[in-house]
Amino acid sequence: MGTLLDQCKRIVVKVGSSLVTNQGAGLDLDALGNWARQIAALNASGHEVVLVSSGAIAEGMQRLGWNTRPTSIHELQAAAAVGQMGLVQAYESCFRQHSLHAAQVLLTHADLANRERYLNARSTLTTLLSLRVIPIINENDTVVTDEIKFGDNDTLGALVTNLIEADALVILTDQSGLYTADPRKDPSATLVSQAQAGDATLEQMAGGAGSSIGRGGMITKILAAKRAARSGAHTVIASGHERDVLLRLLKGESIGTLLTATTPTLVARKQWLAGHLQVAGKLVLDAGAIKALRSGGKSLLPIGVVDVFGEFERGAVVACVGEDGSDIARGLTNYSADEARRIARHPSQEIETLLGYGGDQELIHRDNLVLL
Ligand SMILES: Nc1ncnc2c1ncn2[C@@H]1O[C@H](COP(=O)(O)OP(=O)(O)O)[C@@H](O)[C@H]1O
Ligand SMILES: N[C@@H](CCC(=O)OP(=O)(O)O)C(=O)O
Repeated sequence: MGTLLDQCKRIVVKVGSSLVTNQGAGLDLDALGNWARQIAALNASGHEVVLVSSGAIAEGMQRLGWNTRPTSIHELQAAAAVGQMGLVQAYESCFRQHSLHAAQVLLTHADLANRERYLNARSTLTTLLSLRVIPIINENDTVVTDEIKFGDNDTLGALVTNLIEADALVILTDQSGLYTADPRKDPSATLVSQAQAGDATLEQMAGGAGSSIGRGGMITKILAAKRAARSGAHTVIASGHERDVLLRLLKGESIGTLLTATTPTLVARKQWLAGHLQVAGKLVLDAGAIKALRSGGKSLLPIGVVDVFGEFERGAVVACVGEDGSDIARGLTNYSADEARRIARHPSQEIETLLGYGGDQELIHRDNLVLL
């Protein structure tokens, strides 16, 4: 039996900093060449592959002669800008050997959080794929600060998986997969070969980054698998040094850790809503509204909203929470924060009188709402 990956056509491959830069010693051109060869072969057999590559900061530090990772955000951004040059030059020449074009795509959190930019990023990537070009994605480190960062490329890889509705996310790292504990610290740890994405026990096994080169460690990979599963994608965590790892995985061989998605695929807009890291505001729902959303598949009406937090405009993504603060849903609001405050707790028939103009009956329509 295959591992489910033999059914996958569109995949996102994420490679970590320590792999790309030989544990920080400089770009590992052999490794890059190996992945490019495999991706080219997959491309030739009709697969669509997007590469999310880390390594800009590690490579930039190496080029600038810095032995220790700077703590200042501006120095990190400077290192990323220097290192990104090296990364894309290397990928460009590796893919050219297989007569393929590569494209650099730098994304920020804001690009995926804004509905219009999200749709633009999505169409650019799908257009590149239809042209058989290999998109190489990294976070746009130059323009991001801590509050608006993805922070790690595992998360970025998962969001890109949701964005383009990929069938699988393959995270290549410096370990053979997820172990029952960090193998750098616990030599008795054993490899987990398969589990369900989102299984909470996995989060206890996963630790932070094992070296000073990588950022997220295993925990961000486990959370990335959970996020990727929301759009129905399976995740594999495997070693980037394993011979022909991508080719073998897509033939159905079991390598590393397979984290399977069980949730049915959500429609694209709903994925976008669920994948939002930052929301523009918050609506507090009463118990009746929560029940209507959860068991009735209903829209959110103003009568069920008891409180409104934040400042937002019509069309913004807002969080819907219970009175105890629990996450219920996310959705695109039909009313601004000011309007929502005025119509909250009121029946929809009163909207026109309260606002002086008529509008949608629902505060959030069920088509624009995703339960968490
Ligand atoms: N349960 C675990 N299984 C495997 N690796 C783990 C685990 N917990 C923590 N780690 C650490 O996570 C590291 C990989 O994460 P990271 O350094 O961020 O890599 P990358 O640059 O590939 O994203 C491993 O080298 C390992 O030390
Ligand atoms: N944008 C950063 C990404 C850092 C990062 O997430 O690293 P990793 O944990 O190795 O995937 C860079 O290219 O250095």
